[in-house]
Formats: sequence, C-alpha cells, structure tokens
Amino acid sequence: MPDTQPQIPVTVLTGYLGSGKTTLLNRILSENHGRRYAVIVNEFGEIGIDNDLIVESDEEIYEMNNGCVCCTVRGDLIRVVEGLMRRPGRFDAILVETTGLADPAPVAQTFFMDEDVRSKTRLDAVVAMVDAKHLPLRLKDSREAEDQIAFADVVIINKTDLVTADELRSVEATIRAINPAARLHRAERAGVALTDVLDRGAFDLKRVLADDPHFLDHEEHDHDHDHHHDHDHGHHHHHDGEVSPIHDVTVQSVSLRGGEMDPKRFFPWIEKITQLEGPNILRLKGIIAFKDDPERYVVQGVHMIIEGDHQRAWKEGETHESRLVFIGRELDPERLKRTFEACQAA
Ligand SMILES: Nc1nc2c(ncn2[C@@H]2O[C@H](COP(=O)(O)OP(=O)(O)OP(=O)(O)O)[C@@H](O)[C@H]2O)c(=O)[nH]1
Repeated sequence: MPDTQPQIPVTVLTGYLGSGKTTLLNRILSENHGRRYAVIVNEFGEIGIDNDLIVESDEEIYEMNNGCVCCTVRGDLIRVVEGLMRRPGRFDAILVETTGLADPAPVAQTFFMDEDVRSKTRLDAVVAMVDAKHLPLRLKDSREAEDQIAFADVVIINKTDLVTADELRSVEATIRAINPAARLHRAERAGVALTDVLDRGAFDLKRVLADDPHFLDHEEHDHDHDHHHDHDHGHHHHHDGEVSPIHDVTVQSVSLRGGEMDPKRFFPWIEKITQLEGPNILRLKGIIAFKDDPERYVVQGVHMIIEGDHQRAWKEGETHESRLVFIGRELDPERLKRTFEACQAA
C-alpha cells in the first residue's frame, strides 16, 4: 500500500459501565456528518447485548467479546485494525468503544505499538463519558473510573438531568482535579456537538509521556499490569499477576436467558430487584420478549435507575428469547436465575 495514504483518525471511547458510551455511539452513527466510521466494540458480559443496542446503520461494526480490549484482546484489536487498513477508502475514521472497566491507556498504546498500525492511523482523542450522578460513588469504589478520566483528552459529563446544579459543579471540580488538561463538556443523553468529540486532534502524547514516561515501552506495558506509579494519575490494574478479563475482581456478571416473559411478573420482579439489590447493580441490560408482543423490549439500568422501551419489531424467524445481563458486586446468580425464569409466561 503506498505510504501517501492519509492516516485514519481513531477515537477511543471510554467511560465506566452505564455512563453513556453506546448512547454517544448511536448519536454518531445516526447523525448526518458525511463521514464513514468503522466501529470496534468491546463488551463485558458473556452474552452479547451491546451489539443489539447499537442503532442499525451502514457502518461496519466489529465486536470483540472474548476478553477485555485493554488486556487479553489487544492482539485482536491490532488484527482488526490491520484488516481495516487493507481496505482503504471504505471508511474515514475508526471508533473504538471499550468496556466500562477497561483502562484506556493500553488501548491507546496499541496505536503506537505496531509499526503498520502506527503508520496508518492517528489516535485523535480519548473521550471519556462520565455519569454525573454516580461519579462520586464510582470514585470511591472503582479505580477504573478515575483512570479513565485521568487519561482522557475530552471528558463528557453526561446525565446532567439527574443532578442538581450544585452537584454538577462539584462533579466538574472533581474531574478538573483529576485531569486539569481535558476539555470538559456537559451533556444530557450524550447530546454534544460531534465536532467537540470527533476529529479534535486532541490526543497529546507529550502529556501522556509526562504522566507516564513508560507509555511507549511496549514490552513492559504488555504484561505488567501491576506496576504502580508514584503519582496520582498513572494507570494500573487491580489484579495481581494474572491478566484477568475483569480488572476489578469484585465485579461479576450474571447472564440470564429465558423464553417469553409475562409483563405482569417481569416488571414487579425487576423493580423489586433494583430496589433491593440496587447498590450492588453497577449495570443491567437486556432484551425481553414479552408474550404476544410483536416488538422487542429493551430494559437498562444503573443502580436503582432503570428504564425500558420497545426497540423494534421482532424479525421473521427471529427466536423470541429474553436475555438479561447483570454486572455488579455480590450478586446471587442462582437466585437471579430462578426468579427471572419464574417471570416466564405460562
Ligand atoms: N437520565 C439519563 N439517562 C441516560 C443519559 N444518557 C444515557 N442514559 C441511559 O443510561 C443507560 C446507560 O447508557 P449507555 O449509553 O448504554 O451506557 P454505556 O456506557 O454504553 O454502558 P455499558 O456499555 O454497559 O458500559 C441507558 O439506560 C441510557 O438510556 C442521560 O443523559 N440521562
């Protein structure tokens, strides 16, 4: 391939579980911006739901579900990107949506590691979504949430509708303290001007190297998930030694599958679960098939906040199956499974 080809800009989209990454991705894919994106989605949880929640578009979407993009599937990411580069002209930019628990630093590093990838791509910006309501809680219990903000070039303070003006100011001050250099935007439903997040040329290697002089040392970073930095904003993982697909090992995911559900059983059940177990539920998402309902129903939640809506009609021949994933701490898989199955229609 001739080297005269322009470097393809890459946007890495990070942010904790449920912060609004897919909402932003859907806005990007739905808006008429005249650009064509290749989208790479890395999901957490064994039954893929995320891909079902991304709007249908002409864009090419690559799912990476067999591990976390910042650890075990980095090689896959390089291969996917290399594959994309072999088809010039098909798209103008690449978007990588990481899992909510991923550390964006190793993902960003991928675009500097491989000679071929480095010559053909340009990391444009790392964009972090933040859930304004749950950030204070997250900073107490998840190192990942802080790392994501620390590493970002652009931070979107999302879900401003769920907080008061005072809370918002305090969240903003907290983010500024973690990362004074990032550009901040406030948003509801990820409603930012796309020019604020795409094609920013915001990724600042100098800043990253000042913060982490080893950023470009491939070998060391490849498997050293346990080295700590002396300063506040270095990236590291929680897990010791073993490279785990889950960084915060207290976080587990419970995937449930069932047949058609009875809404009279399902809604009281999910409401009760989120009331009782809410503090432990970092994220829930599912696609529910209700009996005699021609449309798929999507249910989503973060802690006690839950929402649901019809998504689209079931396609001909599509199995009317219900799938639900809980991601959280101290969940009881057996009880969730038993009570979920009890919501099935007779
Ligand atoms: N109230 C409110 N809800 C929002 C806003 N933005 C997104 N949501 C909801 O928050 C939930 C999570 O949004 P997603 O975009 O799926 O979040 P995500 O970061 O992709 O989630 P994961 O991929 O699971 O990490 C969904 O139910 C959204 O509808 C917002 O600004 N306000």
